[in-house]
Amino acid sequence: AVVTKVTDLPTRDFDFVVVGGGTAGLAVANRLTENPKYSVLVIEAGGSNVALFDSEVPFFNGHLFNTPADWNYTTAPMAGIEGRSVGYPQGHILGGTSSMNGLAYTRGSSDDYDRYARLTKDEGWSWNNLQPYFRKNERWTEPVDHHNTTGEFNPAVHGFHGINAVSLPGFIYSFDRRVIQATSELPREFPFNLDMNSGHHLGIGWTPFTIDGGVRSSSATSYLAPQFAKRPNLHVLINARVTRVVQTGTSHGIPVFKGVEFTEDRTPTASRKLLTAKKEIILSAGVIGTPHILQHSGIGDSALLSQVGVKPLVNLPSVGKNFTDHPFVANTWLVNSTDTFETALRNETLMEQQIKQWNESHTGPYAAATFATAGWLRVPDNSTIFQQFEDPSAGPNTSHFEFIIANGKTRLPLPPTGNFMVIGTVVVTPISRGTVLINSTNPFDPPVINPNLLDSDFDLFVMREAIRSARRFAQAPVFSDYVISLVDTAVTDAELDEFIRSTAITVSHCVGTASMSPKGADWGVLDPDLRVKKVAGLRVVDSSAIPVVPAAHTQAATYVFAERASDLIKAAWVMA
Ligand SMILES: Cc1cc2nc3c(=O)[nH]c(=O)nc-3n(C[C@H](O)[C@H](O)[C@H](O)COP(=O)(O)OP(=O)(O)OC[C@H]3O[C@@H](n4cnc5c(N)ncnc54)[C@H](O)[C@@H]3O)c2cc1C
Repeated sequence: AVVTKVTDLPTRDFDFVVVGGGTAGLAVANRLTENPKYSVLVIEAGGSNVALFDSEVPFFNGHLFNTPADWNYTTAPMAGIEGRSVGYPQGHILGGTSSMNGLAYTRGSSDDYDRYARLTKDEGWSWNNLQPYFRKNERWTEPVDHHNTTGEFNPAVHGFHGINAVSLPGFIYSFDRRVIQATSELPREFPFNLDMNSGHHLGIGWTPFTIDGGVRSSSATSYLAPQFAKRPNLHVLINARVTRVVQTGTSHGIPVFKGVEFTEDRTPTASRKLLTAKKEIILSAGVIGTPHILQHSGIGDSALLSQVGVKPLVNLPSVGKNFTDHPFVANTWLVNSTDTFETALRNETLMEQQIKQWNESHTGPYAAATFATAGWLRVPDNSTIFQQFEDPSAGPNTSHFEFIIANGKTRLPLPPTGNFMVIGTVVVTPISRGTVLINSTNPFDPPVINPNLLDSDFDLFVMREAIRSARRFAQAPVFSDYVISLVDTAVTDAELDEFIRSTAITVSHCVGTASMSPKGADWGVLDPDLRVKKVAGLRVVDSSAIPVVPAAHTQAATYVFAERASDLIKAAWVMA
């Protein structure tokens, strides 16, 4: 059951305590409690997702930013984007970021996962070996408009019996059909891809989304659906914030961390409570929360922790490093259609009608996310940049950049007039790396978050080429009677660099702050079975464990990591 006070928990004895009821945390809690002998407590800082309109309505996915459902982080100033700080949303709600993200469900390329296997020396992380876990996560579902999806995906590569609903867009604009037509007009540079989740993601095609009958499918609505939440061995405490994990002993000379310190009161002076897990603590607090908790617990770069005033207990210099994210630039064209997002967003009466439609039947424009098609593309192999940088993509079938192709603007405030087409260009194999580091002894202070976007000239080069590629795409014949003009004026390298650096933001596909590495490696934070190195009783299962960002939006990879992690944990305790 989900409870809001620790006094409402029927017991204090749990085999596993999961810190963070987010994307990965609820998946692990679900899978572990499939075994009625294991009891699990999830501790989540945020509140309930239930009946939260802005979480449920797919089109309103940005509406939870800067609300109590968001941690409301801001980044440090980043040199690569002219010293700007940008907002850094992260879910502070049951379901975590899956309760407020953009809902796109993209796996990345098979190369991405094969690289995880190579990098960790654990074949279990390879694309082929993870296939059962992709299928355990995914429950492929009809879109809510019941349109004929033949030719829009390949059923052979999907899971139909998993837990988390995934569907093609349930509301399609004529613009989206133009995008697909452009792929047949310019097939050399922009081939149609029947299914971007097949492992071969290059090309342009329909994007799947975590939407179930016109309503968001999050880890909270799926892995914590009522039939699971009522399991007598699954307990979820919300509105409780974990401040540290605590050493409870030593085993064979190794510190054991099975204690978890938390508070139900958000004031810094609040009294702290302590619980001890019988088997393991699983940190699933996300790419910011996990390194934040580890460092406050004395697990991190000892020199840095001493400087800050936190007593170092375990020296793991990689904690909070290797922070990797995808930079995003919006490219805008004025179009001669009124059938774009701006029309309803500027017209209260129309918007009310569309909301009414969604309320009554979960159909209409708000039943779909804010884009329907995407592209995954590479810069040419003979690009001069490869004389300076080794190709950071996971392999020749992996994109360097993405197009997020949208039927207009959704970010408010809108310009007063005009209808638009927007292609978001995203560098999906960035070389830049940032950090998430604490700078105070108070666990209520946010860490210093620096994704270090566009630090590397490689990333800047790819972004320039992505923008030029998007402009070539917009010249497909199908857009000739549609596009009026390109709004952005930058042309030369220098002008584009200025445009990029002054407008780039994050698309929040961040990973890597508690990265896996091979067993025995002198870098990384986790062994390939996701146990924290140099300690016992503690694992990390969330996006922070992913060592290299996939060329994809990151929720599918996060779910798949959680699915496999659950089996690894079960196997460890069956053997024990
Ligand atoms: C705005 C935005 C849009 C995105 N859009 C997409 C998209 O369209 N498609 C996609 O694939 N990916 C998208 N992503 C990325 C994707 O959602 C994340 O990669 C994924 O959800 C991360 O899962 P996680 O389990 O690592 O962390 P989370 O889901 O964030 O879970 C962490 C949980 O831990 C809790 N927590 C943290 N600290 C503590 C603490 N001290 N005590 C207790 N609880 C704590 C948090 O409140 C949260 O519930 C988006 C991300 C953002 C921010």
